[in-house]
Amino acid sequence: MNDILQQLAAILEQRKACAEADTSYVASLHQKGLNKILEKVGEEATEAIIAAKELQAGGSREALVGEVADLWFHSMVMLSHLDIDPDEIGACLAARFGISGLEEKASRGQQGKHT
Ligand SMILES: N=c1c2ncn([C@@H]3O[C@H](COP(=O)(O)OP(=O)(O)OP(=O)(O)O)[C@@H](O)[C@H]3O)c2ncn1[C@@H]1O[C@H](COP(=O)(O)O)[C@@H](O)[C@H]1O
Repeated sequence: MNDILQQLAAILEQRKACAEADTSYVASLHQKGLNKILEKVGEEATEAIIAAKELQAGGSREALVGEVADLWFHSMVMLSHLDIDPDEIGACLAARFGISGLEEKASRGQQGKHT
């Protein structure tokens, strides 16, 4: 999976320098700007939530997989637009790996008590 994400990230970077909004969806998003990209991220997040609820009620797995792919894709366009390498997200997740979310949250509470 990493491989396809890396390949996609490279294409998204190329599209930033490409003026052909008529032939490239990604170039058109970069040209429309951050607000349009954020609108798409929000729209796709909502669609993924709806598809998840529908799957639980007997709907389609494929629909949810497709909506999450749309969400990841538009999130990657957002990162690219803001010059954030997806490897930074990978490094952030790697740094968290193995640290229980519950422990991490409790340690935040402890830090709060000292300040
Ligand atoms: N992975 C994707 C990808 N996933 C989804 N989409 C597009 O995301 C768009 C948004 O989906 P919607 O259902 O919201 O479409 P819509 O209602 O027409 O969108 P709006 O009018 O609301 O903007 C659709 O046009 C999809 O085709 C993608 N478009 C491109 N890619 C990748 O990006 C590469 C570069 O794409 P281009 O820049 O278009 O060449 C492609 O080779 C692909 O690898």
